[in-house]
Amino acid sequence: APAPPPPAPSDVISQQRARIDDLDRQIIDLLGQRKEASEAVQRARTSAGGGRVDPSREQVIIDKYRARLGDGGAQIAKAVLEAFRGPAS
Ligand SMILES: O=C(O)C(=O)C[C@]1(C(=O)O)C=C[C@@H](O)C=C1
Repeated sequence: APAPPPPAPSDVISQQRARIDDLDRQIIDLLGQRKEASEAVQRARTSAGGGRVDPSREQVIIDKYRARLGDGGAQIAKAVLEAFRGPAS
């Protein structure tokens, strides 16, 4: 049987954009949850006399993102960590 015709580019674009919108909604929700957890750890550590930042923990996280997503993943991890870090203390 002949191969079915490929989908029209305009259909690919609208379908994949709908998928991207759904994924972004989930990512934003997960980042909100991650922010809460990160702030709770930072509060606990600073209230116990520690600092805001734990460089060795950050490196483990950055390496995980890089293993799955390459250098772009490492950039994302660094951006997330910096964005959710509280003010320097
Ligand atoms: O795991 C910690 O110790 C945290 O404070 C959380 C977190 C993070 O957002 O993942 C934030 C700041 C630290 O530098 C390391 C990691």
